[in-house]
Amino acid sequence: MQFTINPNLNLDEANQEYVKDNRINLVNFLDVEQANELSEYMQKRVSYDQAYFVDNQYHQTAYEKLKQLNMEQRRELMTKVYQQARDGVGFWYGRQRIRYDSGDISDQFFEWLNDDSTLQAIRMLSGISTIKSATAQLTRYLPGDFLTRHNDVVEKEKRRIAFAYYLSPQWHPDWGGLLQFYKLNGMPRDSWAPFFNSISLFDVNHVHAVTSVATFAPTSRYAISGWFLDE
Ligand SMILES: O=C(O)CCC(=O)C(=O)O
Ligand SMILES: [Fe+2]
Repeated sequence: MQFTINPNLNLDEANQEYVKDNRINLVNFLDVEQANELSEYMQKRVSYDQAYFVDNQYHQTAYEKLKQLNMEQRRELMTKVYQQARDGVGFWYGRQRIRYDSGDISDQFFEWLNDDSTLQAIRMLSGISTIKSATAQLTRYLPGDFLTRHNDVVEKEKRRIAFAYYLSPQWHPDWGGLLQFYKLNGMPRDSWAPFFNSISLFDVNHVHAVTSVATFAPTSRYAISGWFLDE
């Protein structure tokens, strides 16, 4: 599938908005049929790994395997995850790598993201002319899942701009899963809701979090997220 950015998006105007605070949220990012196909794929075809942080370490375990834990083991694991989150570093959400050359739609999206024409749009929008490539992963936040406050700076990866492209149909802000921004002193600023077919783009230095998806949310929060890199 060939993806197309909404032809009504004016990159000059977007750039004027982006440079105000090195971030922008764009609605109706792709053609809606393309967004629907990606959304359906993320909801029905992907098996996610659970990403979490315990014992001061990053872990990733197949969700199906986690389901085999007995109640006691599950409680023990979640106690650790929540303790770490209380201390300020924590996450618990589903992720899957995009499998290159698999030929499936997420792979096609990844290739499109790395097309020079797509990268050129991101360069124009951000004003960062050195953007050379993009990474991407598929994420799923079930009710209760979260990612605490952090920035996305990883010097050795040369990340410049973070992006999250949202694919849950008809998200309601009451359902949480908000992209919450913070001041450098930790005080909350504004937040952006993961509305269907919208994309958030922001400088990796912005402090942000994904707030817990409400336990009463009727659906999971799906997004393709990653970074535009200098190399
Ligand atoms: O999904 C989002 O809105 C942002 C995700 C994020 O901050 C991250 O994966 O580092
Ligand atoms: Fe982040």
